Amino acid sequence: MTAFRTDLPPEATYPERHPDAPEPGAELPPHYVSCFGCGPGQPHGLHLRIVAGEGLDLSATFEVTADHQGAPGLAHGGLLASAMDEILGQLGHITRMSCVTARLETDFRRPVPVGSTLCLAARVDGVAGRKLYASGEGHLGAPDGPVAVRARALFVQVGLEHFTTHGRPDELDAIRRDPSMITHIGDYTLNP
Ligand SMILES: CCCCCCCCCCCCCCCC(=O)SCCNC(=O)CCNC(=O)[C@H](O)C(C)(C)COP(=O)(O)OP(=O)(O)OC[C@H]1O[C@@H](n2cnc3c(N)ncnc32)[C@H](O)[C@@H]1OP(=O)(O)O
Repeated sequence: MTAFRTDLPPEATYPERHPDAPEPGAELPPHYVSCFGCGPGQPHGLHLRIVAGEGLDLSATFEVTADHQGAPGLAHGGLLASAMDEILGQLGHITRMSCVTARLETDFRRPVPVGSTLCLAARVDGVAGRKLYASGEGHLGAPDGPVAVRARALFVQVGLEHFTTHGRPDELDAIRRDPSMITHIGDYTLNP
């Protein structure tokens, strides 16, 4: 049997919902104003609005427009993967882990027409040290609609230095001038 690199390792545990996690039903703040997935200041972005669930889970809706096409009238698979990456990555808000995607596996089960609403759901499957395992689906038309896309992912927790070391100076300087451009996840502060 094939072992996938996003399979939960035996040492994984199921974490508690963090006391500082957003309240169930609350919309998550965008983690960065210019993020392609969630940033309100990103004109080319997906503008996902992500809502916290009761447990270690999130939901969102993705309105598929003509800007998201691959084939005529159909969503581009890479954009659907991006939407899944975003909602899965935002699970760090619930566990208060600042994570980046190490691996993302995506199954495309049905074509997604332009004009559809894709109802996204994501959940934490387990945590092992710095590694957070997550999975999710995109349902066509309604939260219980047919599954069009499934994803599993491994995120790795990183510190602030990941962003300050690798990010382009122009954007980092803009954040230093206006720290409200990012929402902190976890306990790091922006004072490099
Ligand atoms: C100025 C401030 C702004 C702040 C703003 C806030 C932002 C807060 C984010 C919000 C959410 C964003 C939502 C979108 C999420 C993205 O899209 S993030 C962007 C895409 N991802 C990236 O750019 C990550 C690029 N990769 C890397 O930087 C590094 O490879 C990583 C992932 C940090 C890991 O490197 P590392 O820290 O050196 O750790 P490493 O020892 O290599 O790996 C740790 C463990 O993970 C395992 N692992 C690593 N990669 C893999 C893999 N591909 N497959 C299987 N296992 C793996 C390793 O085997 C290891 O396992 P153990 O030995 O511990 O058992």
